[in-house]
Amino acid sequence: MGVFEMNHPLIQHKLSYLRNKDTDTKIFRETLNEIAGLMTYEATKGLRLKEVETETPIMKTTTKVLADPVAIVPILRAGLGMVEGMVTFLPTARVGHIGVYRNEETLEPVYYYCKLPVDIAKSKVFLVDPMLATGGSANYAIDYLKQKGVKDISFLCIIAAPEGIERVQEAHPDVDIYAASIDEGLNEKSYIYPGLGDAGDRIFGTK
Ligand SMILES: O=P(O)(O)OC[C@H]1O[C@H](OP(=O)(O)OP(=O)(O)O)[C@H](O)[C@@H]1O
Ligand SMILES: O=c1cc[nH]c(=O)[nH]1
Ligand SMILES: [Mg+2]
Repeated sequence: MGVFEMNHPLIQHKLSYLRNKDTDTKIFRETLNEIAGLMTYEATKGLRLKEVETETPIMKTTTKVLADPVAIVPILRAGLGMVEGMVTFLPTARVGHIGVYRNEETLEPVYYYCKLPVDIAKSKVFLVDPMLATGGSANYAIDYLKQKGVKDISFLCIIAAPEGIERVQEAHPDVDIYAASIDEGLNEKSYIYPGLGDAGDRIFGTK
């Protein structure tokens, strides 16, 4: 269990586009999904395999396939911006949704929606949200999933603040955290700096 900052040159190069305030919605969306895809490759290294019998055009043999069901669960809205990139590498993954937003005054997570795959408790779950700031939203979603019986959760984000990492690790030491960058901290409005601004607004063009 731990925290993994993904320093791969391709991820860092693409992250530079996300941070740039002049990057338009189209490029922002595309780049976010590309980074999510690259992160998926790395974050799935530990998935368990099982052997199955397969017949090639030449002979019978054994091959390896994923042993456990996999689910991707974006935290709405911004987490949606990572899903397409992830299913490119996990085409059989089911996708659940948890709707949680951060009250901008109290900074408390506000729950508004959830729909999860029926076999979620047996699944390896990749919980995804581009931003881990105070950690309130991530902790809420992890608590929620654990209440539904989920045992194996990894959290994937693009940018994490040290404060958020600490809070999630304290509450959920069993959850691995993967981030493209661990930034410097939170500003007076609890936005991550240098960060990339409000991820949801940048993905959906709402500001
Ligand atoms: O770690 P926290 O302090 O909880 O902040 C992070 C949360 O804030 C953002 O969502 P937001 O509330 O802006 O909702 P949105 O995705 O609908 O824009 C972000 O996408 C995270 O979910
Ligand atoms: O920097 C931040 C903090 C919370 N939510 C965002 O979208 N960005
Ligand atoms: Mg937002």
